[in-house]
Amino acid sequence: MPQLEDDRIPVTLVSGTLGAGKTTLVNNVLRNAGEYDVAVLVNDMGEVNIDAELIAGSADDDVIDLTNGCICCQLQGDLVSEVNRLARERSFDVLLVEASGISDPVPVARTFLGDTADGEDPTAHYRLDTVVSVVDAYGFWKEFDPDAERPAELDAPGRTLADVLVDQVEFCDVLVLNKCDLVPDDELDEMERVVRELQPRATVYRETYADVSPDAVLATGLFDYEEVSRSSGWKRRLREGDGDEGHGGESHEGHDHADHDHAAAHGVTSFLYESDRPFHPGRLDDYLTEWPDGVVRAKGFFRLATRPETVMGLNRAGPSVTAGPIGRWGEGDDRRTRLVFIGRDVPEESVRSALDDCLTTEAELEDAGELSDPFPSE
Ligand SMILES: Nc1nc2c(ncn2[C@@H]2O[C@H](COP(=O)(O)OP(=O)(O)OP(=O)(O)O)[C@@H](O)[C@H]2O)c(=O)[nH]1
Repeated sequence: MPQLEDDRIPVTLVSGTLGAGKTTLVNNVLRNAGEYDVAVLVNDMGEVNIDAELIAGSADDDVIDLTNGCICCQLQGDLVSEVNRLARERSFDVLLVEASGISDPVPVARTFLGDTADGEDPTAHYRLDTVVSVVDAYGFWKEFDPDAERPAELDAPGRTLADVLVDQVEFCDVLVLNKCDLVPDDELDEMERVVRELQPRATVYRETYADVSPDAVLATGLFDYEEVSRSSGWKRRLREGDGDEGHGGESHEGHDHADHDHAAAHGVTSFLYESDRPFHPGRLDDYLTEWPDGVVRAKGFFRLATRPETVMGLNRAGPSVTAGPIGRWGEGDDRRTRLVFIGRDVPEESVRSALDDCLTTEAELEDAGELSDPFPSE
């Protein structure tokens, strides 16, 4: 194990949608752990922790299971008390946490950074080291296809699988594109470009049966909260604008201007729509129900003619769309609409012209108070 100055226990958080291959990955890591003494915490939404039972060595006290809730919300307190208890009771090198399939990794990460609701702080014993997302390559496009049938019970409360999947891809250091045996290489190439566009900073491994080496996911030192939060594709695109000039300025490992061009040449789209003119609420609302094929992600801020002081937010992950007020414009804010689109073969020109058609005309703007506004109120 690399010697780090910080002698707290490194934590690897493994997330991924239902059936993506998290348990398979955890078992592989345990099997090949070699010199690492690994403790495991497994979270399952059901009453019985099936995953914990499937993990090698689960009969002994190296595997803790937390059931009947999710560690990103209901079981956050249990997560903290269990990991603290474990650290007090025995010594080990690494903690591997397998989140439930609907977990949002951000609140779990924040818990390990000491942002806990109930007193106990895990940062005395632990430091979050690596966030791993396991992505099911076979099911990937289906989550973003508005016409695909998917069982609603797989969705998280208030969030669809597409939302969960996007959160997991955007917030990770290591991305395991799993089940590659079930997907042709050219599809995998395209998928890899899209996930790299969503989170350019992640190290991507293509795997079958999540066969990663322990060194790829344990004690890597890769996690950096500030960095992962600011480096998601849509935030980068907002910062850098839509032209070429911004991309070379900030060079992240493995992703620069040339990568953008390369991705664009292979059908991966990422563009920024900007406008000074506010949207007509009715026309925009209608357009938001028409999901252009291929959009994996759309996110940003917009202006609405009926609410000049309100920042409106748009958040789309595949077919799931939310749009509503997220705050008030401040003094000196750049009050333009700025929306980022990421996907494969998104018809950029038609999206741009459809959005242009949703902008208010001069005459409509004069009587903006008369327009009906279907968006949620503040
Ligand atoms: N064909 C194929 N099957 C895989 C691969 N990886 C995992 N599986 C299978 O997919 C199923 C789900 O794998 P798990 O590791 O249990 O997935 P999980 O993410 O832990 O699932 P949940 O805990 O239910 O969310 C199992 O039957 C695995 O054997 C792979 O690369 N290819």
